[in-house]
Amino acid sequence: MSTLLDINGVSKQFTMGGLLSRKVVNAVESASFALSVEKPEIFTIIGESGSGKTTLARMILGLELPSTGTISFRGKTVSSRVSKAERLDFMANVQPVFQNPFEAFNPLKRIDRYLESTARRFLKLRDRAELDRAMDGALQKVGLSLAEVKGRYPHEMSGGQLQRAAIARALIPNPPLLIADEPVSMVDASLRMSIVNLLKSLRDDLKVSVIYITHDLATAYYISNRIIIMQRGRIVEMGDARTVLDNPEHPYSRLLKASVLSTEDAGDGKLATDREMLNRANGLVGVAGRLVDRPDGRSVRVYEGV
Ligand SMILES: Nc1ncnc2c1ncn2[C@@H]1O[C@H](COP(=O)(O)OP(=O)(O)OP(=O)(O)O)[C@@H](O)[C@H]1O
Repeated sequence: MSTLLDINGVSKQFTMGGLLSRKVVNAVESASFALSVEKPEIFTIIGESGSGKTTLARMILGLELPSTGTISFRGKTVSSRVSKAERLDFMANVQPVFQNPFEAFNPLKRIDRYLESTARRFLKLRDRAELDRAMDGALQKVGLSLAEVKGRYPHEMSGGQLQRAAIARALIPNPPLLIADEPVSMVDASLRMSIVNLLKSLRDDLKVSVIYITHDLATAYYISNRIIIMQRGRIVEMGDARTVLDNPEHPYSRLLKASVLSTEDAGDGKLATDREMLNRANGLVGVAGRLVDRPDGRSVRVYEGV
């Protein structure tokens, strides 16, 4: 099997404040996992607000560099020391889908103009008919068409349609990997499942892998092949999504599941549940522990003497 994406011991620290009030935040601590070329999957990163999901996503997209560790895509390390052409090639292969489609598009720019500039940039197309074909092809993959979108501004579309258009834009260079950071949280509840199902069909029909970042356990359970659960920058549990979510082992994973089940809406990404569970999970934050492999294929962070 060949490796599409390899995350190897990746950490990211942010330093804030001045000399006298310096504070170091360990946004991501020693994360490791890999995605294969042959087996497209939905790989979910889940955790509450501040657990480091977005920082990890930004490092995979090359928007932040790791403080330590390496990220490689098809065997090439993602770093700042690459040529413009290599950078463009990487960007074509690893495309982002952001949380808020209304922010992803400039309100004063027609949607087809966005799609067109992506086709010009990554596919180097210039011919009008070829550009239209590339845009229509990508839009058809998400259940839209160029005829529906042409000439329209972002405010003339629903949030769900606009998120589809954003996904179409990401698909124009035919990337093998999408990084979708909370792609459904700003979309109307009634339309969320259609976007989630779209991600599923991208994997199944187009063989695109998706790193799906969320704090919504229900959609994560529904579409993920594998999952990692992050707590304050650390992976605390990782493995087959059903294995982990049916029977979570780490106290934080249990808390996550219990808290989602106890509230109607996973909504704001904050956990509120049983005090004892909360204390148990939070009590582990200051302890590094180590990830150990279990016979069922998952890895769980364990703590000696706690
Ligand atoms: N540029 C930055 N400078 C300083 N600290 C940062 C920066 N980016 C993130 N952090 C900190 O790193 C930690 C992880 O943040 P991150 O945004 O990755 O979490 P998250 O799980 O994506 O949260 P959310 O669901 O709210 O987006 C937080 O403590 C955050 O305050």
